[in-house]
This record gives sequence, C-alpha cells and structure tokens, in this order.
Amino acid sequence: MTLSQAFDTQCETVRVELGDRSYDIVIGADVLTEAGARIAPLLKRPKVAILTESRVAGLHLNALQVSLKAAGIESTALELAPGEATKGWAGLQQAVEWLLEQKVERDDIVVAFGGGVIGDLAGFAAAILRRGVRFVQIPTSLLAQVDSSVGGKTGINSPQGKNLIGAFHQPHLVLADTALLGTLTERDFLAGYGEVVKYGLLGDAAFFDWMEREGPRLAAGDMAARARAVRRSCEMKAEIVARDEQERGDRALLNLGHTFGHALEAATGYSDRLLHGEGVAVGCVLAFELSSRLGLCPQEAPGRVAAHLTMMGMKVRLGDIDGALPDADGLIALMGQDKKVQDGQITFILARAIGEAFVARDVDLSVVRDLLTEELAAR
Ligand SMILES: O=C(O)C(=O)C[C@@H](O)[C@H](O)[C@H](O)COP(=O)(O)O
Repeated sequence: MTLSQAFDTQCETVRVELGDRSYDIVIGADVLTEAGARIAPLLKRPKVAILTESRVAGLHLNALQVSLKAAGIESTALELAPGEATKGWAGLQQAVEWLLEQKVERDDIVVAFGGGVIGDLAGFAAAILRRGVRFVQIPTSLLAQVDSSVGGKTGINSPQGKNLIGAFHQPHLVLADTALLGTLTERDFLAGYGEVVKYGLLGDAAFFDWMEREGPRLAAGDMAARARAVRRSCEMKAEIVARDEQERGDRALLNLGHTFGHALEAATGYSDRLLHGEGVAVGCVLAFELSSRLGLCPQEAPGRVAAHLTMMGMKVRLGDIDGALPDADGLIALMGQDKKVQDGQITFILARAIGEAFVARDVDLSVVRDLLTEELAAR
C-alpha cells in the first residue's frame, strides 16, 4: 500500500499484482473529483462511455462528468434500472447495444459507475464488446468498494443461479470514493457490511475483533473507520486474487457465505426480499453453524458471528427473510448450480475458527439438510 502523492485528496492505494494486468485500487474521500485526471492517462482518445443506474446517476453522475470534463474527457452515460433484476440478459443486451450505438472502440474505456450490479454487468459487457474492451470501476456502494469491483469476476444472473454467465475480466483501475458511502440507505450499507464481515471471518480474526468494537461507529458514518474497512478488505482481496486469479484454489475462500447465500438469492428471485450482502451474512452464519455441527470449529464461533450481525441490525437467520422459501432439499438443489460444484459435489467454505476458513469438498449433505430443516422450522 502506498500513499498517493500526485493528487489533492488524501488517499491510499492498494495494488492488485497481476503482471502486465496489474492495477490500482485508489481509496479515499472525494476520489471522484479526481476521476478525470486519474482516467486520462489510460485513454487513447479523450472519450468514455459510462454505465450506471438511475439512483446513482441522480446523486453523483454530474460530479463524475464534471471531473471528466475538467480533464478534457467527453462522456456519455446510460442509466439502467437499479436493483439486482437488471443483472440479467435484458440488462446486458441494453448495455451492449448502447455501447455499440455509442461506437465504443476497442481501445476505449467503459466506466462502471455504481454498485455491484452495475460493476458486474458493465464489466461483462466490456469483456464481450468487440471481444474485449478495457474498463474502470468506480464503485459507489460499500459492497462494491470492498468486494465486487476488485478481482475481475464479471457476469449476470440466470434463473438457474447467481452469476452463472460471465467472464474473468480485470478492470484497469478502481476508484473507491468513501465519501459516496454517506448517500447509501442503511439497508444497502449493512448489506455491504456483510461482505466486510466475511473478510474477517475468512482470514483475519483481528479484523473481526476490530469490527466487533468499531462496527457501530462505522455504521454511524465514521469516515476513518469506513476507509479502514474498505482498505483492509481490498488488501485481503488483492492478495488472494494475485495468488489465484481464476479460482482454481484459494480464491474460493472469498466465497464464504455464498454457497448458501446464492441459493437464497435464487430462491427469493433476486428481489428486494434479500439483497446479495444480506444473503452472504446469513450464509456466513450457516457456514459457521455447519462447521460447528461437523465438529470442525468451536461451538461458540457461530454464536459470536450471529451476535455481531444481530448487534449491527442485520439479517442473521432464515427466519429474517420474508415470504416463502423452498424446503431444505429445494435449497440444496439450488446449491447444486454453484460454480464450485466438482464432480456433482457441492463445495462449501467452512471454518476451523473465526479467521480460519478453508475449502471443503466432501461435506455430508445429511448434516446440511438437518441444519436447513431446523432453521426453516424455526421461521
Ligand atoms: O471475488 C470472488 O472470488 C468472490 O467470490 C467474491 C464474492 O463476494 C462475489 O460475490 C463474487 O461475485 C461471487 O462469485 P461467484 O463465483 O460465486 O459468482
């Protein structure tokens, strides 16, 4: 990590080391005001196409376009509908056709300006447009700043499952303006916090201890705490991605909570009933509960995870999800579409303790079924 010197704002830079595809994640309050100056050196001609969504556009698009213009960069923007439902075939078609109408060329840059939905969709559109154009991520949600804008997983959902259509396509730059987090709703902020908790749980117990102490301050808007949470999450992600870009091994650790979470998102139709980060939070509790039932981690661990999420006012249990859910076998069937499935076997990310996750391939499904059945009965 280095302190950035050439620009006005106080920011920190985390580097994702991927050889000639390495890139910086620039983190700090008001980085958006420098977007034009930071993007300009990447451009072959002074022109970018921005993919965004209407809520973000209403709040911040003008600031981005002003910054681009100040650096002599012309921009056009497409405002998609907000929400996970946009991350499907129809949204992708709309985005790609618009980029073609804008005559985006192979050497141009597409800017993804929004949360995880926009970042994943725009990244995938960039990956397939003219067989691949470069893109820059400007994540505006906590979830996107700590997780989805980094690492190059791009894609869309299908009715069969989450992110099942996609490509690895790394951004050229990530600009995470922590001041933008102040405009998130409490629900969106806490959903992103689910991914922050995931990092502590998967590999940094001291970070989780810090969250237990500082979580409420972070949620209340403390800027230093927010910057620290974004930076530590990005450091951990950058390190794992550099080691295993295409999830052949360790990168699957970043999927802690997602095997359950993705099944729950599919079960709730990618709707407002369950945001992605909420599914991850509930999924982390289930993964720790499963680890404990399998005798892999101390019995206190799942209770500690659940207690922290409850204290933060987050969804913790299946009972916190409104409306009908499939039964245990229905949820297990949805997990069968997970990208980590190998030889037809579901892979889980389990834990030996808080901060010590590992990839498990031979989990006894009857224990999973019993756990889900009990959780569903408690609803
Ligand atoms: O970057 C990764 O690797 C992750 O698994 C991070 C996840 O938090 C993120 O939601 C990712 O998009 C999920 O990936 P998927 O391969 O399970 O679709």
